[in-house]
Amino acid sequence: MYKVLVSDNIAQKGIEVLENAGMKVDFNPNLNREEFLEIIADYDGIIVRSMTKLDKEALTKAKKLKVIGRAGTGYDNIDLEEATKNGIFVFNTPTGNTISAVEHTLGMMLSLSRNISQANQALHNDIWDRKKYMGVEIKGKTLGIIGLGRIGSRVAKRAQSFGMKVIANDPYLSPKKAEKINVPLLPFKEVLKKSDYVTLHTPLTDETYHILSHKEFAIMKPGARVINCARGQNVDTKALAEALEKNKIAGAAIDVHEEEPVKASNNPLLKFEDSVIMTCHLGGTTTEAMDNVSITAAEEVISVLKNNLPESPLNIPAMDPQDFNQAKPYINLITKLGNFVAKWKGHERIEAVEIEYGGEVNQYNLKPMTLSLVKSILEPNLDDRINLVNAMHVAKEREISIKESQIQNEGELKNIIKINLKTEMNEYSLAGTYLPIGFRLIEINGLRIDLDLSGEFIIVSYQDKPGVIGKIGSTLGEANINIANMQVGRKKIGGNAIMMMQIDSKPSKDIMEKIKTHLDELDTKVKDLSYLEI
Ligand SMILES: NC(=O)C1=CN([C@@H]2O[C@H](COP(=O)(O)OP(=O)(O)OC[C@H]3O[C@@H](n4cnc5c(N)ncnc54)[C@H](O)[C@@H]3O)[C@@H](O)[C@H]2O)C=CC1
Ligand SMILES: O=C(O)CCC(=O)C(=O)O
Repeated sequence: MYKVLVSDNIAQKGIEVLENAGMKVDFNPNLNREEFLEIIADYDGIIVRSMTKLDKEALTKAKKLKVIGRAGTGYDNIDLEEATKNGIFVFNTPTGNTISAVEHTLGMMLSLSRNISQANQALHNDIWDRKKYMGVEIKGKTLGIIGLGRIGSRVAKRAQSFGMKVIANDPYLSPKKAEKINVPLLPFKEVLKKSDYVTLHTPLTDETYHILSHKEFAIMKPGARVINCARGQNVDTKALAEALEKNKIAGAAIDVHEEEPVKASNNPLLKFEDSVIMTCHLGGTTTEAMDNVSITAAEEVISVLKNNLPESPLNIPAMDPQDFNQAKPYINLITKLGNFVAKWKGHERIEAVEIEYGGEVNQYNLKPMTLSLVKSILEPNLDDRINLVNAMHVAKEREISIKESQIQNEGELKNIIKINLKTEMNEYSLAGTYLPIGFRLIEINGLRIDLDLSGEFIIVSYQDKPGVIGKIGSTLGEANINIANMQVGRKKIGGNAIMMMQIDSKPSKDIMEKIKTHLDELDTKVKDLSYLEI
C-alpha cells in the first residue's frame, strides 16, 4: 500500500480521493521542519501547497518518494533539479486556482482604490470619516501587468471591462497572443513609467526576484499603486516601504510576502495603515479553488503511482493526454527496441546513442519517446532508481551522448524508429516499426529482417562460412528447442554475417556453450553470440 503525506492544508475532498484509491494518507499540516524531516523517508508520495519546503535536504532524506504533487500553481518551494536527479516526478495543478487569484487581484485593486479595507477597519473602531477614505476611480487609468500568463491575461480582460487601459510586459509571451487579448507588450521600464497601477503575475525565478526594487520604484509614475498577488520575493519589501514613506508610491495591495507568515517584527509595510492593504496569501484560497487543486493533486498522485504520466509535469516534457495515448504505441515500440539492444550489448559500457524517427511518429512530441529509450537501455545495468524523470540526468552523468533526429519515411512503412548504440567495444543498430498486428523488428546491424519484436532470440554475428546454419539448427534440435523463425544476412560472400533466430524456449548455458564450440570448430570468428528474451 502506498503512503502519501499531505503536509499543507488542502481540501478534504482530495484526501478522500486518495483514501478511496487505497492509499494510506497522513494529513499532517502542522509538522515543524524537524518533525517533517524525520518522517519524509516513509512516503511514496507527498502533496504540498506553498508552505512545505521541499529543498535538497528534504529530498535527500526522501528515499522512497516517487511523486510530489503541488496543489496549486507556484512551485518555488520545490527544488526541481534535486527532485529530477532523484527520479521524483513533480507536477502542479496550475489551472485550479487561476480564477481565484484573478478575482483576488481585482478585489485588491478596487479595495486599494476605494480604501474599502481601511474604511471598514475604521468603522469597526467606531470612526465615520468620509473625507479621509475618499477614493480614486480605476476607469481611464493605466494598468501595467508584469507577466501576462494564465492569471495576468485574465486580470487584463476584467480590467479592460472596467474601462482601464491595459499594457503589459512579458518577454516570454508571443506578441500574437497579447494582440489577441488587445494588450500591447512593452519593455519593462516603459510599463513602469506609464502605469497608474502595476500588478505582478510572474512566477518567482532568479529573474523575477525583487523585480520591483529601489530602481524600479524610482522610475514609476509618482502616485502609482502596486499590487502583488504573485510571490512575496518578487517585491523588495524594504524598497517598497521607502517608496511609500517618500510618497513616491501612493499605495500597495499585497497578498504575498517575503516572509510568511507576516508578523509585526518581519514586515515594514504593516505601519502603513492608510496606504497598504494586506492579505495573508489568500489569492488561491476559495472553496472552489481549494477543491479543484486538492482533487486534481490527489488524482495525479494516484496516476503517477500507477506508472502513468502526470498531466502537468514540471520535470518531464508535458504531453497532451490525447497525444500521449496516440503516441503510446511508439513509446512502447521504442521501449521494446531499448530492451532489446540493452540485453544484446550486455555489460558493455554505452558511449553514444543515436535515434532516428521516421514517418508518422514525427507527428508527436518525441521527447517522451527518447526518454523511454534512455530509461530502457540504462535500466538493466543500474541498481539506482531510473525513470523518465532522471533518465537524461543519469545519461549525462555517465557521459553518454544522446542524439535524436528526424528522417524521411522509408518505402512502404508508415513509421520507423532506428537506434544506433555505440559501446566502448561495439556498435549495435536496429530498427522497428509499429503495425496494427504488433511491433516488428525490421533491421539489425544493417540486415533487413521482419520478426515479431517479442519472444526469445539468438543473435550470432560471425564470418560467413558454410555449415553455420546447420550446426546451430542441429544443436538446438538435439536440445528440443524449436526455431520459430530465422533470418540470415551478409554484406558479401565470406564477409561479416548476422543470424537472427526466434526460438520457442530458452536454451541453457550449456547449449549456448555448445553452439559456441561448434562455431569455433568451423573457425567462423564469432563476434557475438547472444540469447535475449524480450
Ligand atoms: N497569491 C496566490 O495565492 C497565488 C499566486 N500565484 C502565483 O502567480 C504566478 C503566476 O501564475 P500563472 O499566471 O498561472 O502562471 P503562468 O505561467 O501562466 O504565467 C506567468 C507569466 O509570467 C511570465 N514571466 C516569466 N518571467 C517573467 C519576467 N521576468 N518578466 C515578465 N514576465 C515573466 C511568463 O512568460 C508567463 O506568461 C504563479 O507562479 C504563482 O507564483 C498563483 C496562484 C495563486
Ligand atoms: O498554494 C498556496 O499556498 C496558495 C496558492 C499559490 O500561491 C499558488 O498556487 O501558487
